[in-house]
Amino acid sequence: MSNCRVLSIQSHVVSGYVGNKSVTFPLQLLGFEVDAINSVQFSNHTGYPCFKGQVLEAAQLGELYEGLKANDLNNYTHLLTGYIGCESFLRKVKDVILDLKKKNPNLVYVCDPVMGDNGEMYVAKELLPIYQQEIIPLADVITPNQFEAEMLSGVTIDSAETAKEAMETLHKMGAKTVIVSSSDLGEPDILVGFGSSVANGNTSAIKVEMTRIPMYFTGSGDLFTAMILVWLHRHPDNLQVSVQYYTSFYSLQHLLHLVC
Ligand SMILES: Nc1ncnc2c1ncn2[C@@H]1O[C@H](COP(=O)(O)OP(=O)(O)O)[C@@H](O)[C@H]1O
Ligand code: PXP
Repeated sequence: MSNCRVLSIQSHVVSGYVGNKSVTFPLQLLGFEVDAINSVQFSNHTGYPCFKGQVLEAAQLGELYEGLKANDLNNYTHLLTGYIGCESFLRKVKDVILDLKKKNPNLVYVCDPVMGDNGEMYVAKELLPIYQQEIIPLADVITPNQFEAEMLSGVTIDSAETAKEAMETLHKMGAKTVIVSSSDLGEPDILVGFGSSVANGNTSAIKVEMTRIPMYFTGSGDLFTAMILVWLHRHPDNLQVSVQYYTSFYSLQHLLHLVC
């Protein structure tokens, strides 16, 4: 058993598996203690024709965090954030990051800047500048998909060179490790993941090719980020093994399970 405790702040859905529903059990299976704060509570994910539910605001996050703090329960080794439903909540997440880092200077913050996919945003556009200016500068690891990496960096990713340029821009924003979970570089059967890490002034970069299943999956990015958290904890100096672990093992198992 590890002594790892994760605070996971992301969505809850009643039906299906995205956000906290998709990461809690896998993290627990891998020996991580998980405390979940739900940023929204929706009937289902936003890719359905409609969804109903509630979006938490800053005050509600503040209240939950104060409760943890008052009982000295805010002891975490990792913070994981994903889908956030509104601007005020995301600004409050910044206060939580700063407070958790004050309490544990070694806290690892893994941020999935969930905003959209395939050219479309599924959160309010006001979240973008907050990620760029306030959240990413505090992140140890970020895991945007291609669309999110392009929005955040302003660089269109259409080759390994432009992926590198986008990741360098995100490093300059403050993220120590950048992983582009998947990108479409024009090959119909292949998705390409990229990773880049800066430590002691040196940058190490990796590229992983994956066989594309001709379907669209929701929630795979959430699970991907949680597994990156685990594998970077187990292999802090080996980005390759961390990304490959998910792409070669988890992803296929998870996706085939969904398909079958
Ligand atoms: N169509 C697919 N075929 C194969 N693997 C996929 C597919 N969609 C997602 N994955 C796997 O899930 C991971 C995360 O998915 P991705 O689409 O990049 O994230 P997001 O859900 O945030 O857009 C990818 O790195 C890949 O391993
Ligand atoms: C409520 C909710 N949470 C999380 C996600 C993120 O899903 P993914 O892992 O595919 O980026 C979505 C995407 O529709 C969503 O609607």
